[in-house]
Amino acid sequence: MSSSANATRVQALHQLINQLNHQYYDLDEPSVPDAEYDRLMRELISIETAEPALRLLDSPSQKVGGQALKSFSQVTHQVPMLSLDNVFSADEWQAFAKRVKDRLLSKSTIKYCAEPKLDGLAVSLRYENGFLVQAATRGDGAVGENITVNVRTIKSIPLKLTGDNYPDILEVRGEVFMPKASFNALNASALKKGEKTFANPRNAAAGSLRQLDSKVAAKRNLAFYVYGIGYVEQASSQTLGEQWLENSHYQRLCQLKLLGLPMCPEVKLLSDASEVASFYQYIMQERDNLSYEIDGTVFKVDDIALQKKLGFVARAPRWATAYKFPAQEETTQLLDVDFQVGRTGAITPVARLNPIFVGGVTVSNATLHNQDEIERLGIKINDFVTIRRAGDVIPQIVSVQLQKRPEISRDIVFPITCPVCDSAVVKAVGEAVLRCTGGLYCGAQRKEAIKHFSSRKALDIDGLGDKLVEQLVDENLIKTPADLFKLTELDVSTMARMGKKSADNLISGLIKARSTTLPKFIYALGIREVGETTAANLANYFLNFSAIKVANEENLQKVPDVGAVVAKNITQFFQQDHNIEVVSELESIMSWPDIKVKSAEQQPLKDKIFVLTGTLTQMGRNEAKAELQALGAKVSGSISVKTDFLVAGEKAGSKLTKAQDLGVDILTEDELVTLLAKHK
Ligand SMILES: NC(=O)c1ccc[n+]([C@@H]2O[C@H](COP(=O)([O-])OP(=O)(O)OC[C@H]3O[C@@H](n4cnc5c(N)ncnc54)[C@H](O)[C@@H]3O)[C@@H](O)[C@H]2O)c1
Ligand SMILES: [Zn+2]
Repeated sequence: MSSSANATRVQALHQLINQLNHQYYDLDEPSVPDAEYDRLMRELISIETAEPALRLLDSPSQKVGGQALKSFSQVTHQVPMLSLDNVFSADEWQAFAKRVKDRLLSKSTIKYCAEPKLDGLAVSLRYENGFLVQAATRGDGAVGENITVNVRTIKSIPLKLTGDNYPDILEVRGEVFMPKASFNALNASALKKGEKTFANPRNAAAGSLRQLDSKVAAKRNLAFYVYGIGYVEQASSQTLGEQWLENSHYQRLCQLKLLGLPMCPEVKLLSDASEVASFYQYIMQERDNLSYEIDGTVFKVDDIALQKKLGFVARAPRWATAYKFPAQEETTQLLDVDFQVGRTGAITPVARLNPIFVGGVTVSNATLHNQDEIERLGIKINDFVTIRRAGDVIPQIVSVQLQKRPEISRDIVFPITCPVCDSAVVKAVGEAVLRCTGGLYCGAQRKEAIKHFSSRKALDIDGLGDKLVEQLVDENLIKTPADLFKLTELDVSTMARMGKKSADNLISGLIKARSTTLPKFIYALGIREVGETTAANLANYFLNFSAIKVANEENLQKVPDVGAVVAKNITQFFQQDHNIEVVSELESIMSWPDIKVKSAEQQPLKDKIFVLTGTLTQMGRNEAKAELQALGAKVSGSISVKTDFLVAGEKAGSKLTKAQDLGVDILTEDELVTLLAKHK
C-alpha cells in the first residue's frame, strides 16, 4: 500500500474501532465478535509499526478502550489501570518471551506467573484501614466509574480485610465476572420475559455492575478474583507500604488471599517460559469444566524488580501478555436457508453459511430452530451474522450484524408444503414448529411411521422389529406401511443377514396382521396425538372407518377426549392425497369388523355418571374411562348430586370425602374391574 492509502486506511480503522469500542465498553452491547475486532486492531498496529509516522497520539492502539459513563461519579485512578497486549500463537508467544529476555539482557530463566484470562471486567478496590471504601471500573485507564454500591453486593468481595497485617491504604485490581451458571440463568429468564439477552458473560457482568439500582446488581450473582496490586501506602511513609509487599507477583497474590481476597485457584507459578505451552494447553482443556468463562491465559513476569525494569508502553505493561484461545465467535454470511424434515415431520430451518473456521472447526450449517427463533434474531438471507461454537456444542447463530445488512437481503420464507413429500405443512396451536401432514407417505417420516404401524400396541407384527424396518427401508423394499403386505418370500430372503426362519416368521406375521380391529388400525396410522384411547373412542363413536375418514372437525369433537387440536390433526391427515393413497391401499389389503351398535342390554351403564379419582393400578385412567363409555356410561370430572358412582383408586383425596358427604355410591378399583368384566 502506498503511504497515502495507508493513511486513509488508518483513518477508517480509527473510526471503526472507536465505534466498536463505544458499543462494547460503554453500551455493553458488542456488534461484532472479538475476533473481528482483534483483526482490525492488529491491522492498525501493523500499519503503525511499518510506518510510525501514522501512529497518532489518539490512535485506539495507544489507548485503553472505554470511558466513564456520566451517570456515575468519576474516580481518578491513583495508578492507571492498563490493558494487556496479546498473542495468539506459540510463535507469537516465543517472540514475546524473547523480547522480555533481550530487554532484560538476561541469560537465566525467567519465572512467570500463569493465570487464566477471566472474561469479565477490571475493577479497582480501595481498602483504607482494612475497610472497602471505594470500587471503580477501569474506564479509559485514567478515570473510571465509581461503582462502590454495586460492588458491595458481590458476596466474594470482603467489606473488611481479614486479620490486621495490611497497609493503611491498599488498592487491589481484579476481575468481576459472572459465573456461567448465573449467566445462563439470567439469559434464560430474560428470554422468557421477552427482554434483551446479553451476548456473553463479560457484557452481562459489565452491564450488571453499571446498574444504577444496586438491588438489580445484587441479584446478578457476580463473583471476583484478584490478580494484582494497584497502590499501597502506609501513613508514615510510602516505602513502608511497599515493604509490606513480597517481591514476587505470585507471592503477592497469596498475600492478598490471606487477607480474604479471592484468588483464582488455577493460578500457578512457572519456573520458566518453557512451561507456558503446557499451562496454556491444560487451561484450554479445562475450559469447559471451569465454572466461569475465560478467553485465554495471562503470563506475567513474576519478579517485581524485573517488572519495574521492563515498564510500560502506551496501553499495556511490557512484562505481561494475554495468550488468547482461538476464537469461539466469528462473523460469516447467511447464504440461504434450507428446510429439513425430521423423522416426526417437524420442519426445521437450517442456515447455510459461508464456511467459517470457528471454535476449532469449519462450520457451514447451523440450525435456526423454528420461526420464533428467526423472528427473535430478525435474520434475513444474505445477512452477516455472529456464529458461535463453544466446546462440543452445536454451532449457534448468536446475532445479526444489522449495520452490515446488504441491500440484497431478503426475508426467510417458510414452505407451505413439505419439501420432501409435498404434503401440506401446518403449525399447531401453541407449538413453535411446523409439521408435514403426510405422515404415512413422507420420505422423511417413513421409518418412524412404519415402526409405529408395526409396534406392539398397533398391529403387533410378529418378526418385524425396529432394526428390520430400517433395513427394509434402506434396501428400498418398502416405502409405506402398505408396502409391507406386498413383500414376497423372495424379497425377504434376499435381504442381508436374514435367515430362513426369520423370513418365514415375518411373512406369517404379516399374514396374521391383515386382520385386526378398528381401534388398532386407527391407532396404527400414527395420526398426531391420536393415541390408543382416542383411537378406541373414535371407533366406538363412528363405528366404521369410512365415517371417520370423512368426519368434519365439529363432529370429531363430539367424541370423548377429542378437542379442537386433535380434531384438526385428524381432518388434516385425511385430506392429504398421499395419505389417502396409502390408506385406501391398506383398506383393500386389511380387514376388521365394524363396531356394532350396542343394544340397550349391551349398554347396561347407559346414562350412569361416573367420576374417577386417585391412582388406578390395574388399568390406566383413560382405559377405564373408555371401557365405561363403551358400556354407555358418562365419565365426569367433578362430583355433584347427579353423580352415580365414584371410583376411588389409591390416595383418593377430596373427591372421596365429597362423595361420602353427598351419599354417592363408592366403588373400589377391584369392584370396577368386576363390574366391567361382568358386561364384556
Ligand atoms: N467485539 C467488539 O466489538 C470489541 C470491542 C472492544 C474490545 N473487544 C475485546 O476486548 C479486547 C480488548 O479489551 P481490553 O483492553 O479490556 O483488553 P483485554 O480484555 O484483551 O485484556 C485486558 C483485561 O484483561 C482482564 N484480565 C482477565 N484476567 C486477567 C488476569 N489474570 N490478569 C490481568 N488482567 C486480566 C482485565 O480486565 C484487563 O483489563 C479485545 O481484544 C477484544 O477481544 C471487543
Ligand atoms: Zn413430508
